[in-house]
Amino acid sequence: MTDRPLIAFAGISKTYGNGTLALDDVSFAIRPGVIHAVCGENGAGKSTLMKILFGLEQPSSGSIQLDGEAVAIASPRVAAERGIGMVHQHFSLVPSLSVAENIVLGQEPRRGAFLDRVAARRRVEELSRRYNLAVDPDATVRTLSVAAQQKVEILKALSRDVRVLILDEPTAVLTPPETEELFDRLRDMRAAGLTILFISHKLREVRALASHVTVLRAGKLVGDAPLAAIDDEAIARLVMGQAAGPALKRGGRSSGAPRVVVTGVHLKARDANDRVEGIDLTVHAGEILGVAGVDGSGQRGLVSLLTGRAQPTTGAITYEGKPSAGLGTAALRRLGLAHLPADRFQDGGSKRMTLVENAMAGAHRLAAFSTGPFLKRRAMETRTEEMIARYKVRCPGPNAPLSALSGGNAQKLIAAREFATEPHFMIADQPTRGIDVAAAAFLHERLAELAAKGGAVLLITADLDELLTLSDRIVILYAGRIVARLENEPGLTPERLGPYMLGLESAA
Ligand SMILES: Nc1ncnc2c1ncn2[C@@H]1O[C@H](COP(=O)(O)OP(=O)(O)OP(=O)(O)O)[C@@H](O)[C@H]1O
Repeated sequence: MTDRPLIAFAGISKTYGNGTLALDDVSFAIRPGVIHAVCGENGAGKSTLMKILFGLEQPSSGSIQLDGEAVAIASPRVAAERGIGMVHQHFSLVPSLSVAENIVLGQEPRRGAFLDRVAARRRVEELSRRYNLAVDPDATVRTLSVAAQQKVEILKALSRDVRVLILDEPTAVLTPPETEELFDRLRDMRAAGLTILFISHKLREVRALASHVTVLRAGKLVGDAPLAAIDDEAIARLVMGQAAGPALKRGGRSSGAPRVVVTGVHLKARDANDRVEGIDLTVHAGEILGVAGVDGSGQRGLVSLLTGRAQPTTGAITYEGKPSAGLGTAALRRLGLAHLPADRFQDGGSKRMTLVENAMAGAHRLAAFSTGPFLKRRAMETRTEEMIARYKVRCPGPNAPLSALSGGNAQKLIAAREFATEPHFMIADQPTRGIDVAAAAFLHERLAELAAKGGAVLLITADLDELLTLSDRIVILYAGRIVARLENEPGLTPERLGPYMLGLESAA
């Protein structure tokens, strides 16, 4: 390891077109051959900084040096030429194409006018071997699990001879064993000489993987230290600007009448990962029922059924005794359903619409916000401003488009909207994925509060700490079936859930 930095950010500031100051005079260095973590709350400026390094955004002032030389990274193409690759939070793969096609897209080996499939496949196999990332080059991306799709994204980035790999919250979509595997691969890459920039909210992961951490808060650099020289509490204080609140007490609520009853439900989905192969479950008033499982074990199908986006092939669902057959999402919402979707941009809100429009979607028919055909615009704005303040949504204002918010802040706004409906039944699907520690704790409190007030909560999460913190009871899905039903007793650990999640044991 040399002391000369590979990358040096010098006085980087970024003001977006709408006036948001996302980065304010940020300077720090990254040494070659290390895993360097960048931490910070939602909206701290992490993604903006990485986009600047990858040529997706231009700094308003300041410069970047690579190997001691100032470089203008005008586009991702320039970044690629300089050996910088990025794995995005939201994947950029084409679902209908094969793994090999996706990886060579844009740099296809050609034979005459055609893609040279043999060469493409060989290239993928060679990369998979070199980095120990096993994928089937001929599989269609649509059929792959999220973890496998991420491998494809990583291989795609690596296929461009990178020296620096940027990973923006790579573990948000992974289960614990998948995270461990990813970490092993990243360690291999570092050992092979790659420099890795790792954005994460999870201090445990930063500690396990990185050797250096940089902390941003509200666009400013507030910490930059080797991990050996700083403890977790100090990092948490830098991230939040204060100490963390008290932890939630787990479970222990007493539940009431059945709110949602799922009986013998099957769903024949096109994607095998979404299939539901016979599920019985009941969510009672006043309880949080946790659903665990490796991604692609039927969770998406179950959520589609419960939210009225799909109808069961066989079996039935009732909401407070009423059969849901034939009812769509809007009708179920009128019965008291709320939904925190895993993909907040696709299912939760519309990126182009303003925060007011997103926050009021579905509520604009309520009397308080309409007088005859006219919407009380001011009342809706005020209501949205209250949500923004209560949920600490970092944004330019209620009339900004949702697209101007960082991922975590968009999720907070959608959550504010869903809790505001005072639901009888809440489906919380990966509710804190990509959300910082303080906001996650806040949403956990809201979910616990909803249950304490008699709401029925179904919590679907890949985060086992979250599952064990919040749930009263837990069911584990594997291949579209429930393979275990457990009380969340104090002795229950993530290790005990693992064998069920992997389909090695069954206790249902
Ligand atoms: N395209 C954009 N236009 C206007 N403002 C933006 C844009 N992208 C981001 N911002 C704003 O810049 C600030 C920094 O956002 P950024 O996405 O860099 O944060 P982050 O630290 O990556 O957050 P998260 O952890 O939630 O992803 C936020 O206040 C955000 O609302």
